[in-house]
Amino acid sequence: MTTTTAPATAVGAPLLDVRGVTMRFGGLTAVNDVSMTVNQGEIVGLIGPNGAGKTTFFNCLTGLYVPTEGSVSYQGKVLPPKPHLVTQAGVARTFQNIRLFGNMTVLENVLVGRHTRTKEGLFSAILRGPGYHRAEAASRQRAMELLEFTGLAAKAEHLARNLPYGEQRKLEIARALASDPGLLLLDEPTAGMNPQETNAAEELVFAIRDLGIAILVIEHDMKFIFNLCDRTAVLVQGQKIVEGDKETVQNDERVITAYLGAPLETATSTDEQAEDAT
Ligand SMILES: Nc1ncnc2c1ncn2[C@@H]1O[C@H](COP(=O)(O)OP(=O)(O)OP(=O)(O)O)[C@@H](O)[C@H]1O
Repeated sequence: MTTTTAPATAVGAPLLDVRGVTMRFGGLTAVNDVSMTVNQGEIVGLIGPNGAGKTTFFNCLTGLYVPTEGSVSYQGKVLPPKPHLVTQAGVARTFQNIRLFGNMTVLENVLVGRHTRTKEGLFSAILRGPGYHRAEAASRQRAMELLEFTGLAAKAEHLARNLPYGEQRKLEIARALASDPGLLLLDEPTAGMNPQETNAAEELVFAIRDLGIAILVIEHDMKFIFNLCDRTAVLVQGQKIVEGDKETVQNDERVITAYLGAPLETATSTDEQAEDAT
């Protein structure tokens, strides 16, 4: 398998600033006082064993959960805990379990992701005046550009449910990009992918970063994480135990213990998953 090294990119001002986020469900503290930042131009990883609180943390960032404590700011402003307002502010996400509209076409799925950026209101849509048609044409053009970018343009008119698994994941990313985010949160983007699809996903994440979009990514595939990320934070039982570059994370005793002593590089590699499956 070929590996790709991240090209040097200028890391800019803080985009996402998370301070002391805690999320409790009754007696269970799923996320415990987690702070972190993501800067412009960065790809940041978030790893941790199953149940560590990674998805709950993403849900706190994107308004699906209102954190019990703490604050989440984007570009210096506190994000309102409402998913559509978070998207409007410039933070988009994908989900661990694919959430596409299976009976809609690939293009229509991307157009759905575009709606937070269209200004045409209900009356305009009902009357279907020139403003509506102009806005619709612009949305379709932008959606087609995103399908070109993600390599799905030839399948624009296919039903989403008929795409192979790896392409469905790409379509989720295209739909998230349709809201013109400054920060993209990816929740296990390579889950269930074969090694070729994982390599393609890696290239896509680099290409997104090169568009000027910062990325925070949850992933169990350590090769993927360490190839991609400028920085990686580790959550264990809701707490951030360490954050740093590949060497810092891999050599941290607490991380090794959390992963039951398995060398991180090989803890969950898709290569091995594929070999196991054969
Ligand atoms: N809505 C909820 N109500 C109650 N408990 C929850 C809820 N959501 C998550 N949890 C609990 O919070 C903990 C963290 O779960 P979470 O899904 O965030 O972990 P994760 O690190 O994303 O795990 P995985 O890697 O398996 O996806 C788990 O114990 C989970 O059962």
